[in-house]
Amino acid sequence: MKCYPVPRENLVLSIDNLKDDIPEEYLSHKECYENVIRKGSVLYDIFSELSKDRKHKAHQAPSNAYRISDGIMQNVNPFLLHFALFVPAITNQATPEQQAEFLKHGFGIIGTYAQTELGHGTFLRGLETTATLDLETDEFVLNSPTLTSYKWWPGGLGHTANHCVVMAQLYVKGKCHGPHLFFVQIRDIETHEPLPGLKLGEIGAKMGFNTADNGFLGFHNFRIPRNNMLMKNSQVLKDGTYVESKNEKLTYGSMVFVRVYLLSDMAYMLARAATISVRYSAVRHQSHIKPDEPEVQILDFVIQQHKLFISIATSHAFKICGLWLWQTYSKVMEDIGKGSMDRLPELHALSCCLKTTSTRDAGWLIEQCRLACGGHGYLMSSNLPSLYTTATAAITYEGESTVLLLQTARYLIKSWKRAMEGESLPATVSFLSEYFNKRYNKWENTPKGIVDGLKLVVAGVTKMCAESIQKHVSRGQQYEEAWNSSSVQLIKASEAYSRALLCEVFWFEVDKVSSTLSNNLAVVLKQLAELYITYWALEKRGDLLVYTTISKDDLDKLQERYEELLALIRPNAVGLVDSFDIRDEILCSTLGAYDGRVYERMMEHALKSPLNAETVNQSFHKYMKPVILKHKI
Ligand SMILES: CCCCCCCCCCCCCCCCCCCCCCC/C=C/C(=O)SCCNC(=O)CCNC(=O)[C@H](O)C(C)(C)COP(=O)(O)OP(=O)(O)OC[C@H]1O[C@@H](n2cnc3c(N)ncnc32)[C@H](O)[C@@H]1OP(=O)(O)O
Ligand SMILES: Cc1cc2nc3c(=O)[nH]c(=O)nc-3n(C[C@H](O)[C@H](O)[C@H](O)COP(=O)(O)OP(=O)(O)OC[C@H]3O[C@@H](n4cnc5c(N)ncnc54)[C@H](O)[C@@H]3O)c2cc1C
Repeated sequence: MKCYPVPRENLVLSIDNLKDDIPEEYLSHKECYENVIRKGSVLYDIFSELSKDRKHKAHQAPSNAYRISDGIMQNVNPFLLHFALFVPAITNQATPEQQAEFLKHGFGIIGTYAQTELGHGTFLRGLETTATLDLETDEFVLNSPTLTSYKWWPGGLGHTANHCVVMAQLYVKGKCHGPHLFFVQIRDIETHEPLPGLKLGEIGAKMGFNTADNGFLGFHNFRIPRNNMLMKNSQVLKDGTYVESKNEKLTYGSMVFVRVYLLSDMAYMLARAATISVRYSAVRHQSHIKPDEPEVQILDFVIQQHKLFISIATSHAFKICGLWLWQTYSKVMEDIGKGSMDRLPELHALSCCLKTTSTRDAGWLIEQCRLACGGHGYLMSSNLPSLYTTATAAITYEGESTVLLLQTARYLIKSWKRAMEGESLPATVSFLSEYFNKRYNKWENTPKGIVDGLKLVVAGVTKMCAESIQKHVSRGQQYEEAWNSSSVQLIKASEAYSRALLCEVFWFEVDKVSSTLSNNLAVVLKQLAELYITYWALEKRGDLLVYTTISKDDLDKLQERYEELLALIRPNAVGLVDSFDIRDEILCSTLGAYDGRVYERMMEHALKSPLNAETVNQSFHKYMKPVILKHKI
């Protein structure tokens, strides 16, 4: 995949016209968009220049370059889909010749990824946009036959992108071959006007993501060359012959890429929320612990540590697991390039459950960070509300969480059946065979013991799901109905699997590298990993009591160890968030700035409110005064 250079933060942050005189929250919807395009265009120019002198390397973990834009935009960058999905879709799904053709203008075009429709987001086989081959003219004719077939949601589609990759049902000689991807120009490069036969616009204000320019797109007999179908995996020849893909799900590959990446993205979201809330908790003094002593830093309340330190640990867990998952992704992509698709189902299952858990956890943990800052966390200037609305969008986009967990459950049930038949399983699910062969020992109150216990929960719940499905089938339900009847437990199995994976990878990756770290760093990282695992053992104590030999006494000891870890981490808490190394200009928070001048920054920001430009707002004389005087007694 393409690699984009990471411009030095100093370079980007030194550009004056990237700074905002008026905070974004005081701009109108339209001004917000225009402002973010102004800043995004400067960034786009910088990336264009930097990319000219760089060789592109394959499968390198995506740079965090766009995170600088997070700070500059303080919201979502409408150019992001160009980098996150449009270019990766072309490099993953087009032939080398097509890539050279479609990307020949480099940064001269701006694209998005138009898959979701007004009527369908999850069920891709139900998408209604059609691409019908016209043999005579060697073209595809794109149509949106119904209102529900309009593309709806793609980022940058409303007013920013001039090209897109479109997912449409392929029709050749009257036969439908299912969803395929097409390279489509949608606006004139010079005038930016929508091309004839298209209806384009933005979908309106949202809970967040309000600078992402999510849009709608309708086709009316819109023609593109036959060669504009991305033909790496399947082809349509000039004579109308359709050549099938070796695996029709390769078409969905771009989604896997973003799902894999989101783990790292959520690590970064959480690092920001933790930085803001821990620093603020070190500055804020409120109430007493000992009645005869001064008010304490709220970070000295153990319950505040319980609320916040899990976010520090989780950010590291997602970062480390994100790198592990990226390595798996790169290896599987390499195998696919050599013609082997054996590990694609495993990668799909891993990316589905880990994307879901990381985005859900980021959501509730950022909210927990906000709440831990009291009223000031509720200010837009804290940046915690924006972090929350941006992070929680990821629970839905790139595959809604319920749907993706069911995909992982599908893989767990298949693996369970293979274990029952004595087949060998990939390492990520081999514990199912071990469970089946009853190789698990007595509970141990150690990180490894906890990981083994969490795996036992996965195996136990998966077994229960398999038995539930079998029970419904034996009562006369079709398999799909029995699956639906068992879906509450199937979701539980996937959630348990994802948690066990995160705990296992976090602990063992830290353990693996600890010998290469300075003693102090190794100690602190292990404390964070142990805190994470112990936190989740206590959260999942019910399941552990059902599926393992853990005792009440073991749980009491775990609770004691957990509280010890909070105390051990407390002295390093501020140092740990400082080590995320997020500059104030990118953190964008009055509560989390490095210098701790919280109250001065809050007041400076408040005075920027347009309402404070005058002491008496005109509405007093216009509306209030007449009423007050009329009813004055
Ligand atoms: C200004 C300049 C500066 C800018 C900055 C510069 C940047 C520089 C660098 C940047 C790098 C960027 C890196 C990335 C950044 C990421 C940040 C995030 C930003 C994102 C913003 C929002 C974007 C959002 C996009 C979208 O939402 S796209 C639309 C997403 N939609 C979905 O996910 C749809 C979900 N539905 C499905 O996946 C499927 O339909 C289904 C799986 C749910 C059901 O499908 P189906 O019914 O067909 O399948 P079955 O259930 O029957 O299963 C059949 C078998 O198919 C297998 N399967 C299914 N899916 C897949 C798959 N994806 N891969 C492999 N296999 C798959 C199943 O496993 C079944 O197999 P089996 O039969 O063997 O069991
Ligand atoms: C901020 C944001 C940005 C986006 N950007 C893009 C983009 O750039 N490009 C793009 O193409 N799309 C984009 N999307 C769309 C996104 O991919 C879809 O919203 C997502 O795939 C869910 O589809 P849907 O909204 O149609 O929900 P539906 O598929 O209608 O699902 C609604 C609910 O029904 C339930 N459900 C659905 N199917 C099942 C099932 N099989 N089993 C059990 N329950 C089920 C789930 O609870 C689900 O939440 C974006 C969305 C958001 C919010």
